[in-house]
Amino acid sequence: MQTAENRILAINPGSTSTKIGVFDDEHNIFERVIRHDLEDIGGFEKVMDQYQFRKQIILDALDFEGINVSKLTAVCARGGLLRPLEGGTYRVNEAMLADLKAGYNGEHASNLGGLIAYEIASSLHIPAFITDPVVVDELDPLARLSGLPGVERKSIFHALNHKAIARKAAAAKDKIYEEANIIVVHLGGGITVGAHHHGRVIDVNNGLSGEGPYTPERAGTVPAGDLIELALTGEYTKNQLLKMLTTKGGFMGYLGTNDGRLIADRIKKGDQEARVIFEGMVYQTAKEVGAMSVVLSGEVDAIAVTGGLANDELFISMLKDRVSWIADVLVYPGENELRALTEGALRVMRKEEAAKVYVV
Ligand SMILES: Nc1ncnc2c1ncn2[C@@H]1O[C@H](COP(=O)(O)OP(=O)(O)O)[C@@H](O)[C@H]1O
Ligand SMILES: CCCC(=O)OP(=O)(O)O
Repeated sequence: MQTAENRILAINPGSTSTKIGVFDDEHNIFERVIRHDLEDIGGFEKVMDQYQFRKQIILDALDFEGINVSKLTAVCARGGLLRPLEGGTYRVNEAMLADLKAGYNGEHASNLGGLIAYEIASSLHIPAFITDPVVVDELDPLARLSGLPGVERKSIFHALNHKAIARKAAAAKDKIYEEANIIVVHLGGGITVGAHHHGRVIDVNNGLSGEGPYTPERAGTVPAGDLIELALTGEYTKNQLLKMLTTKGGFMGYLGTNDGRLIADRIKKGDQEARVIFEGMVYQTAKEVGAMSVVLSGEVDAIAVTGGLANDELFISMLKDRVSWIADVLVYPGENELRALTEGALRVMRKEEAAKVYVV
């Protein structure tokens, strides 16, 4: 058997999970999804406080599987809330580490990706990369306007998986990505709905704090005036308010769990409250799809639905009922992020492209 030139460790810290994979070149030799419930991570005040916990579960999983980390040639992670940048693979550098630690654009588990990748890679004297981080920014100028001078809309979304899935959906419609119009719906811990126009994500809801549908743990768009009233009661710190929007909204806020599988079980057992909240999430997601169809002037080749909740048949059938008049709905459950990360690292390791440099 031919030996691999590269062994890549791919790390994807999500809000409700940590996913890791090891690839010998393109061949996946190990993959694990570690799901986090409230007991695991609810006690951490800040996302950055989860650093040791998340790093250790990765190292333990590799150890348990008997993966020889000394054979790794690079580590690649889903990167975090950096400054807005163009897509591609970036080598983790000092400037990036500083912005990830500070949470330059906010707090999210993906901030841990570059940091953990860097620590593991440095101990092995190999490079650490991030690919297509959540701040890839291709917004059209019109999409940046919020309506309030001084407040600009931001591009914060599941860029890595959006791009991979949009390419697949375009191919399924016999088009190349750069010539297709695709609406991608990523149903993760956050939900992002993006308008992909000829290879660029020209509009997308900010998936972190305050735009779009509510999600397994995020509030999505909240009436602004009421939010100001709440913030000014003096009952909450800034950090508590941000946590409310990012981890205590949606399923978590209404039903006490961010686990879509538990809610699906409750619905099957006849829990009416769970059904209404679930349907509300579908309703808001469908509204966002409608908005993006207008962004694309109604010329939509396909609606591609992906992420963990895309495994849920009820969610998909309710969503199809509301949006399939716009375009065909193609479903890609889960996500392809570990492979996409690996491919990003391989392109650089093989010198097919140069690693981009993060500058501030
Ligand atoms: N098979 C499934 N059926 C229903 N819900 C699921 C399934 N798998 C994952 N989910 C739910 O989908 C949501 C997002 O999961 P995932 O995409 O893995 O999130 P993240 O990567 O953001 O941590 C979670 O609420 C999770 O419980
Ligand atoms: C911050 C945007 C990406 C996102 O929401 O990721 P998760 O679904 O993993 O939280």
